[in-house]
Amino acid sequence: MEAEEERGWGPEAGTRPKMLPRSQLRLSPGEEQEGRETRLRVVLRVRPLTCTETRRGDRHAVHSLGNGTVHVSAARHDATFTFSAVFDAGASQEAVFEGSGMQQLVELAVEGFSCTVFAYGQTGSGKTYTLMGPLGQSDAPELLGLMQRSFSCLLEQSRGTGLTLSASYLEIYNEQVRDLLSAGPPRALPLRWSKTRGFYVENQLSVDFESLEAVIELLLQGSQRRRTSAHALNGHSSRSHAILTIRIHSRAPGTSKQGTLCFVDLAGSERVKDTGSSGELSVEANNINRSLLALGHCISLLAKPRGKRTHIPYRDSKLTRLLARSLGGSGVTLMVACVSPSSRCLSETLSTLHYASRARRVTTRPMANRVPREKLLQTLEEEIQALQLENLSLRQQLSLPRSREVPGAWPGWVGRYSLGGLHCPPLEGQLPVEGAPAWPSLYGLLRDFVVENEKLRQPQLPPGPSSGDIPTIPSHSQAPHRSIHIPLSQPSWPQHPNMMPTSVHRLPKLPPASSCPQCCTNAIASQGSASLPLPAQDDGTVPSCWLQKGKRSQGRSWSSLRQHAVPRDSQEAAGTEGRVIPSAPPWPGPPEPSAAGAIPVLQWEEASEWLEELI
Ligand SMILES: Nc1ncnc2c1ncn2[C@@H]1O[C@H](COP(=O)(O)OP(=O)(O)OP(=O)(O)O)[C@@H](O)[C@H]1O
Repeated sequence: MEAEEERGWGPEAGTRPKMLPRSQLRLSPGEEQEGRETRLRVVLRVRPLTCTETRRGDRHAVHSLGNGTVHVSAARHDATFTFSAVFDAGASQEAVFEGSGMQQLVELAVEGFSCTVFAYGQTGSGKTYTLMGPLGQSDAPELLGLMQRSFSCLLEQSRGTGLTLSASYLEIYNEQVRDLLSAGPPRALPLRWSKTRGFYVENQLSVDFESLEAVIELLLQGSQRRRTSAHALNGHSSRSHAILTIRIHSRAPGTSKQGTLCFVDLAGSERVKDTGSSGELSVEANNINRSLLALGHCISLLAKPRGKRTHIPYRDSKLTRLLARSLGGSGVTLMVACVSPSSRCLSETLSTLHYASRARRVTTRPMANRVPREKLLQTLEEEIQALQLENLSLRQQLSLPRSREVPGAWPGWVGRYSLGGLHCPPLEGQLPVEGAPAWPSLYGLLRDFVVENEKLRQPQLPPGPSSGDIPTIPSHSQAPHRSIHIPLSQPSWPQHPNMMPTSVHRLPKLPPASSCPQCCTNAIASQGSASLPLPAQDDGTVPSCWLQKGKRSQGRSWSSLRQHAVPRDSQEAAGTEGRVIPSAPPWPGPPEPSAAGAIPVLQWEEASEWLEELI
C-alpha cells in the first residue's frame, strides 16, 4: 500500500472498498482505480546546466539521491524532497517516458478516463523540452518528448481495435483562450460551463487523425502558432499555457468509452527582474504569474483532506477552470515538475519543489466516461453470462444432462435470444425496428435464466426427468415467492469459464417478495402454487396502483420495477400449477412476443432512462 502511494495514483488510506480478489473479478487497472480517491502522481526532472550557466560557472545545487529523493543544497538552504520519481540531468527522454508512468496514463485514457499530464516549473527549466523535445528535429528520434511517445503508444493500441482519435490544441494567452489549430489569426474563444461537461471551450476545432505523422504535424502546426519570445533566461520562452487534448473514442461490442489524454505545457513562472522583461513581455509575465498563483492556490486547498476542504476557486483563472476536472474531479493526473540545477535559480527551484510536494497530496476520484446505455447493455450481458455459468453448474450438480447433449432440451429461451451480439435478429412475426436496442431480448434472456436457475436451486426437487428438462415445481410446494435483486454493478461471480461457481451459496440472496403497499395485503396471490408475485384482481386485471409510475427513488431494486409493467402472461401464471415462478421482474418496456397481450405501461424511453438510473 505504501509503495503504491509512493508511486502516486495509489488509493488513499482507508478508501479501498471491500472487493473480491482481482483474480476473481478480472478487473482492468482502470476498473480497479475507478471511483477511488487517487493521488496525483508527481515526478521531478532536473535538466542539465545550459552552456550559458556552465560558462558562467554556476554550481549544481540539486542532487538526486535515488529512490525518488532529491536534495537541494546551497548556503542557507538545505532541503530534501521525495517524489514518485526523480530524473536527473543525465536522464534520457525515453527514461522519463518509461519512469513517469506515462504509458499507464495512455492505457487509462483508452479505458475511458480523463488523463492529464502537466509540466510545471520556472521559465527555462525544460517543460517544453520534456513534453515535446526540440520540435522539428525529426532526425533525432531519441529526443522525442512525452507527447510524441504517448501518441505512438496510443496509435499502437488503436491498431485493429476501432479507436477513433481526434486532437484539439489551444493556448491561454493573457487570459484569452485561443485555438491553435483553426486557420486565420488566433481569436479568443468563449470558455463555458455546463452541468454535464464542466468547463469547456466553445467552438474549439477538433481534428481527427489516424497516423503518428498526422498528429505530430498537428502538434508542430499548433506549436508554431503558439506565442513565444526570447528573454534573458530562455531564447524560446513560451508566453502562454498550451493544452493539447487527444480524444479517444473506443467502441467494442456492448460498450463505448470516451477517454481524453491532455498535455498541458504551462508557461514558466518568472521574476521580471531575472528575465529582464518589459512592455508586452512584462504584461505576459504578470498574466502567467497570476494564473500560476491561482493554480497554486487551488492546489493548496485541494491538498487538504476532503473533509476540511473549503470552496476551491477554480473560477479565478482560465487555467484553473480548464484544469478543474484534472485536479479535483474525476481525472487521473501526472505532474512533471521541472527545475534547473543551477545555484542561481535556487529560490525558484525551491518554490517549484514546495509547489510539487503540495500537489502530491491532491487526490481525485477517477471515473471512466462510458456511454450509459451501452454500459447497461454490457452489464446485462455480463449478468447473463454469469447466470449461464450457474445454469451449467446447477445442471451438473443435479445430474441433469447438459442441455446441449439432449436435442431439444434447451429451455425456451435458446433460439429466441442470442448471446453473441447485442442486436438480436427479429423474432418470428415481429418486424425489425430500426435502431431498436436489444434490451427487451437481453432482459428476457436474463429473466428466463433467473427463473430457470431459481427452480434448479430448490433443494427439495428431485432430479429432473431424463429429458433434461427443467423439473417443475409441485403444486404443494411451499416455496415462497421471491424477487431477486440482481447486483448489476458487480458481476455475481467470476465470469471466467474456468471459474465455474461450485456451490449455490454464491448465488444472489433472494429477498422475500414485496407486496403492493397500497391495496394488497399480500402480493403472493396463490399459496402453494407457482405464481407471480402480482396481485391479480377478480377480473384478471392488475390493480392500478401496480401500474402507476411512482416517484422514482435512488437505489431502487429490481423488485420495484415490477410495479411498472405487467406482462399478461405473467398474470395468467398466477394460480397455474406447475408453472415456473418468474422471480425476475418483468421487463418494463414493450411486450415481448412471448408475452402476448402484455400491458405496456412505460414508454420505451422511460424504461431505458429508468434502467440507466438503476445502474
Ligand atoms: N533535459 C534537457 N536536456 C537538454 N537540454 C534541455 C533539457 N531541458 C531543457 N533543455 C534546454 O533548455 C532550454 C529551455 O528549455 P525549455 O524551453 O523546454 O524550457 P521551458 O521550461 O519550457 O521554458 P518556458 O517556460 O520559458 O517556455 C532549451 O534550450 C532546451 O533545449
